[in-house]
Amino acid sequence: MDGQGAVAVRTEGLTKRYGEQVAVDSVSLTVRKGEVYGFLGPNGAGKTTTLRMILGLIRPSGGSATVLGRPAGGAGVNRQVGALVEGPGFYPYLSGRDNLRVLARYRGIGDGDVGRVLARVGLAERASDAFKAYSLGMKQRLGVAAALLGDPGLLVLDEPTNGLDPAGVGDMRRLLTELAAAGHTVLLSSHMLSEVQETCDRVGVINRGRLVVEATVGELRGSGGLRVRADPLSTALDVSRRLAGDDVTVNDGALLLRVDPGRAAEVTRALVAADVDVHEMRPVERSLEEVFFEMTADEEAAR
Ligand SMILES: Nc1ncnc2c1ncn2[C@@H]1O[C@H](COP(=O)(O)OP(=O)(O)OP(=O)(O)O)[C@@H](O)[C@H]1O
Repeated sequence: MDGQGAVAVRTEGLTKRYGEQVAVDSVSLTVRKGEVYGFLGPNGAGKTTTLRMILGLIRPSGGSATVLGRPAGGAGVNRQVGALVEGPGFYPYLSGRDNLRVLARYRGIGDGDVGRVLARVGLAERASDAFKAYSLGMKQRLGVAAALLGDPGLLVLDEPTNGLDPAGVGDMRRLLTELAAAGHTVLLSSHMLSEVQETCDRVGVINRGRLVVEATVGELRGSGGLRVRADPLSTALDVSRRLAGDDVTVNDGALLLRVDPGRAAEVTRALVAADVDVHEMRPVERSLEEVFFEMTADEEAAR
């Protein structure tokens, strides 16, 4: 699975410094062929800078990026990569179709692909309308269509849902799901975790330039834990710590034990044996949001 053939993007120690500031700090990530990879992080975390290095738009200060087996940015590899980074420049008075025709010619791709990509992003019916008449969501989808021209082996989309209303977000999410089903490899960035958890196979979380974790959405959420309301809380906390070590937190008067929810009976028995009244014992799954904030908070604390 991790063999060279299955890898679409690999960065090793990828670093970008702007003067004293380290915008991207030794990021090593792997995007596998055929997967949708979510690159997540708060604003200013270094997502765009990383994607621009992967696209060869800016030079790394250190480390390396390999795309489809070749060094990032080379002419041969750029033809294999479709990108939507920082709002595509479309002509407002040209139709969606004509905008794509211009781009296709510029890139030396036949016009024949224009109809295909318009249909793929659901804009075939509105292809004759002027770009300026499009909604923001349609504009973004036209950007994805532009990235799809020439059927590249890798799509890189920087915040494709940024600024969209809920309907636009829904459309983009469906489009991404369709692209994934059609076997495209997609690397997309987002700061909206709720969006990617349905769309992405794996995610990399970046904070302050550093890759905090790379995992599947399921792995990130972990197997969840147990939420316990019990009295007296202090005794319950002692018992829980004995069972789950440091993986116990108190939140809003309840205990959260980061243990396999299958241990509910064992935890209940231990609490009862210590004369604790158990009012509630239920399995919880952490949302990706919670995991994300925990991780980025840990990073802050470590500084
Ligand atoms: N050309 C530049 N010169 C100086 N600093 C820069 C430059 N480009 C980016 N930075 C800084 O590098 C850091 C990372 O920026 P980057 O745009 O990669 O973050 P991001 O995760 O994409 O955030 P956003 O979602 O806001 O675009 C930021 O602190 C930014 O101010």
